[in-house]
Amino acid sequence: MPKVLISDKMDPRAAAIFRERGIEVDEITGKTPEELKAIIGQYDGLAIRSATKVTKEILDAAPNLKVIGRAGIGVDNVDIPAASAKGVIVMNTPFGNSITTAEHAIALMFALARQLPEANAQTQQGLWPKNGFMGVEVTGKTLGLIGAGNIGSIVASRALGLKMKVVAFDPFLTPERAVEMGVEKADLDTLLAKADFITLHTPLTDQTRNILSKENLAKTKKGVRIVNCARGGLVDEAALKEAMDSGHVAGAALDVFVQEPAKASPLFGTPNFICTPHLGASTDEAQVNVALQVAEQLSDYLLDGGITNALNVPSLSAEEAPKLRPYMALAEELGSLVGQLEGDRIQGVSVEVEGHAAELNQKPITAAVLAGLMRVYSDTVNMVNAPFLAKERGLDVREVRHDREGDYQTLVRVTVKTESGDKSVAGTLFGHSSPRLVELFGIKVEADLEGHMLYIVNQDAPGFIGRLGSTLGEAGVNIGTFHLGRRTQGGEAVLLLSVDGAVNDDVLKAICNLTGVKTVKLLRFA
Ligand SMILES: NC(=O)C1=CN([C@@H]2O[C@H](COP(=O)(O)OP(=O)(O)OC[C@H]3O[C@@H](n4cnc5c(N)ncnc54)[C@H](O)[C@@H]3O)[C@@H](O)[C@H]2O)C=CC1
Ligand SMILES: O=C(O)CCC(=O)C(=O)O
Repeated sequence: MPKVLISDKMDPRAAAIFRERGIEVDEITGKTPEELKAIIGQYDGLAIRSATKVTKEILDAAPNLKVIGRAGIGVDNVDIPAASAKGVIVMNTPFGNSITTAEHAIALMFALARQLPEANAQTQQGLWPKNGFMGVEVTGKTLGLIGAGNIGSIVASRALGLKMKVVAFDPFLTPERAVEMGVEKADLDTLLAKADFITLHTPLTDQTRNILSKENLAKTKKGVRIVNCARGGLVDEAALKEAMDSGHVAGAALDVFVQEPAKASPLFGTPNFICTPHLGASTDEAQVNVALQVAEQLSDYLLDGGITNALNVPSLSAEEAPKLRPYMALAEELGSLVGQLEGDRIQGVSVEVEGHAAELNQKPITAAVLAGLMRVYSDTVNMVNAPFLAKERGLDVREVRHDREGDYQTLVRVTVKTESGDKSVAGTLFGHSSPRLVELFGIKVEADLEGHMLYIVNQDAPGFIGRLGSTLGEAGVNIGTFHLGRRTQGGEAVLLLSVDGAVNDDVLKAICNLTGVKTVKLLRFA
């Protein structure tokens, strides 16, 4: 039974789902990194929000971990490259808290426009400061939206409902989508010059870090009000403090900080500065949404192999997973075969699908080929880390989907590029479920790839099979299955034999010494 750890505060419905689906679950929150390292080794899945930092050190201490689920959007608390290298899938829940976060941005915008927190505080102190708080309307004002993805587009729709004009900067926003959203697509400088309010809705990346830098803040309209409900680090906090002190920026609201928890900041106490402790996603509705989603997604993966909202591996729905599973087994075997036969000589890989296979999601098939191929180098390779390892090795990976009807109802072909030319293996599914090799380097051969196998290339000649049988028999090696193919009569022939157990070097040498033998290799399949 898989075991999951929930290491951040999460709606109790997440744990209930895990239990209902037959997964053992522990809810242990507030652990230090050292404490987490001490316990993480027993878990197959980890469900987190933003407090748990999944570093390389934590991953190194988690040999059984297969999947990390973030109940939320941002995954900057997970070292994704380290997770990928370890073969651990990282998933998030990209939509569950977007409305809530967009509403928080709008709430902060109103709070800035009417100075609500300070007005509230002074009123409750008994000061009745009726003349101290002159606000501004948002109607007719321009909202500058930096980042027009899920949350940004919800903020835009709410702002349009409030009769604001919306100008959006997002390099990935198409003109058609901008029209659909009812916003003006602009470059950053235009947005900075036009906006009365600016809200940020991008992830923190090398491109977005300090997107509101000292220089860019200087390009904003005097009296601008700024809301950051996305990630700390998008706004240069020191530069913001200066711009507020000088009166250039009329107000700023931050839900997120470079350093969290933000227990001290030069911005604290600045007039017209408002902040909340990363509350963007904190509503009952959002927390139920993300908890349910993360628990379902982790359970789907751990129980059925379904992959939803993964950030480091192609998605695979729980419906697709059973259809794809036999293809992935076939693909992995073909990858393993070429990997074992060609190894370091491989410079590129092409994965072709035709027939029924061409109707399926090809990405997992390709990932499985690469997993089989790269396993020659490491036992810990799986579908998640194989594409990254292949890239690291400089392998050029291509995918081809054929509409044509071939000799087989379904076929997966793996062709590797080597210095001595392209080499291709192909396989099909028998009875829709059993992987079978049908072609090996241009020679028709039918074989199930399993256990220990001997691969022999020889010159087709009478008596060879007898001599080979005797050699193996004398060495006490029992032959399980025997598959033979040849290019032409008397030409190059290929033999694939399954043998009951490993074959030692002396036996391999003895086979090598048989007349007509060109190549002998011991192969191992799962
Ligand atoms: N405060 C909170 O509690 C919460 C914060 N967030 C944060 O909000 C942010 C936005 O989330 P979503 O809208 O769901 O993400 P999303 O991925 O749907 O949208 C992000 C948008 O940013 C755009 N973008 C990327 N690089 C850019 C650049 N250099 N300049 C301008 N735009 C750029 C992308 O094209 C995309 O459209 C994320 O950082 C997320 O972590 C999300 C939920 C809660
Ligand atoms: O889980 C939370 O409270 C934070 C949510 C968040 O920042 C996100 O989903 O990106």
